[in-house]
Amino acid sequence: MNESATPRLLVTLCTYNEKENLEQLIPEIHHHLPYAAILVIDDNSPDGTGDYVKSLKKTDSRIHSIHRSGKLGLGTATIAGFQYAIENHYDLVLNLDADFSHPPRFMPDLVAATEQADVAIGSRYVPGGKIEGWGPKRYFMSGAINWYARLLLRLKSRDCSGSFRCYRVPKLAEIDFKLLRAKGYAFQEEILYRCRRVGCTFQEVPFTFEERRYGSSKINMKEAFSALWVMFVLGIDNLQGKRVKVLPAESAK
Ligand SMILES: Nc1nc2c(ncn2[C@@H]2O[C@H](COP(=O)(O)OP(=O)(O)O[C@H]3O[C@H](CO)[C@@H](O)[C@H](O)[C@@H]3O)[C@@H](O)[C@H]2O)c(=O)[nH]1
Repeated sequence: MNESATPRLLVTLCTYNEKENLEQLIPEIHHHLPYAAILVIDDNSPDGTGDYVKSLKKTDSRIHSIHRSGKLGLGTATIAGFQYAIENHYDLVLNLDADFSHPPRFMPDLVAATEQADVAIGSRYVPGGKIEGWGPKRYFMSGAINWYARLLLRLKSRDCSGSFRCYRVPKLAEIDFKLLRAKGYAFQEEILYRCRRVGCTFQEVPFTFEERRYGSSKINMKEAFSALWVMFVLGIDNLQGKRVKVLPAESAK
């Protein structure tokens, strides 16, 4: 990345039924990062999110979109965004949920952190980070998933399961995406694991996670169990030291 110039930044939003959120979210992203391009990866949302984005593109040259045929999973949608960033030579790609759980006001902090590290992780679990609007069950589930991911994949980050992150694109380009096993929600943990394997450095940046404004979460029991299984298989891979030698750099804190 050219350190002195403004980086070429792509903000990615994976969407499935997020039209109501996008109507407010896109102007907020423009407000906080006016120089960033925005890529929406929509999976033929029944609520018309895809058509809404197509209409925005007619008058806003900063907006781009990928329209897939049906709900193909959060992991593969995020990879489609990464591939777009690589093919179009962006310096940074910043992903956030399209429902305001990752408030756009924290995006500049993530971008700034990539001056010190290859991956800036929006974190609910470092000092200064917090969660608003969760009951005890969701706290427990998130804590358990993070404990499980850290144990099996030997990840050092406190927050391994959120998708609010900014990556240096040239480092992402070193990852062989064909190796990825997670199609859905375990993607967040697996991509950290793959980043570590190509020698990425990491920095956690505190933010306040807020409950989504409109609509509902798309996770279900099948997706949750599939995520646990994928991490278990990756943990076995890790133990066996398969595929690529693990490089030592884990944290640039
Ligand atoms: N294109 C596409 N987008 C999807 C899909 N599934 C979910 N999304 C989008 O991905 C974002 C997150 O999905 P949610 O369903 O709202 O996630 P959540 O349950 O609130 O999960 C949160 O925690 C997870 C684990 O901690 C995180 O992985 C996730 O990013 C989010 O922070 C939303 O913008 C949603 O529209 C899909 O199959 N395809």
